[in-house]
Amino acid sequence: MTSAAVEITGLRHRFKETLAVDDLSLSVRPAEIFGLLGPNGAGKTTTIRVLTTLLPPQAGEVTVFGFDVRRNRMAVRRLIGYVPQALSADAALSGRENVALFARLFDVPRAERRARADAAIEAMGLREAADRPASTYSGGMIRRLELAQALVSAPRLLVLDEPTIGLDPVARSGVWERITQVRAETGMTVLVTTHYMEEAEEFCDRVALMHRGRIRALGTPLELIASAAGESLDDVFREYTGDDLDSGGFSDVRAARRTARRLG
Ligand SMILES: Nc1ncnc2c1ncn2[C@@H]1O[C@H](COP(=O)(O)OP(=O)(O)OP(=O)(O)O)[C@@H](O)[C@H]1O
Repeated sequence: MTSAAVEITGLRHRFKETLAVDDLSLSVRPAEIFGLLGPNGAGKTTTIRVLTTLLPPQAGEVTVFGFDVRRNRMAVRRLIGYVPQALSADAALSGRENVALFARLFDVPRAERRARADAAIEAMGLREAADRPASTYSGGMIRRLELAQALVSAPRLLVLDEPTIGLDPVARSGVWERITQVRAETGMTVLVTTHYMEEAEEFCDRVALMHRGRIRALGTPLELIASAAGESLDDVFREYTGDDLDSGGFSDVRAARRTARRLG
């Protein structure tokens, strides 16, 4: 048994000719906010899909609080709250109904559902808007609603795939404030992917820089910046990969548009 929240050893995943994840190993400690950083196509989503049991690993070992994603799929699922990049809220339902739906889906005991949904809505700052249809929410509110949905089952590990993509700076910091507050109050472990280096620098305890399926550097933002004699994580990324983070180009635009469309 390991004491890590997440332990990944030698993970490899190939889609036909694309090696999406290439011998990746990392360990996430309980109660930390761990950032998996990298440009579009680096392999972050594939790693997360394996970790959340949505994609079986082709090679390597992945455990969540000691449970193996292959052998103990249901146990792993019960420990995880997951907010994918794609929309997971229903526009026609109110915020409260959306969260209640997740409480049922995740087998929150009937007697506790109401209180847990109220607590998750409150924690995400949505009490006033809870009875309005989600179609009237701003992009930041939808993200916070999706966080409330993921939190209603009281997960030990919260997995967030690009939680602030497509949001304006104010909405982005609103989302991060809520994430850090929940972590402080509950001791929940948070694994987040992002390609916004400045957010990772400010809010993550440790980060791994991922590029073309591999981890290029891992440590606290300050350690990494010092090791690269740089001023920001952007400098670190350039130092370890020889690339600019914005080299995502077309897929970057496509990802942002995808998010913009779902909010329309
Ligand atoms: N289902 C799939 N079929 C084929 N190729 C895939 C599939 N999913 C991902 N890939 C490829 O694997 C590589 C890694 O993709 P992945 O989505 O994991 O990266 P990412 O870092 O999460 O980027 P993004 O933020 O754009 O999702 C990319 O080259 C991508 O095109």
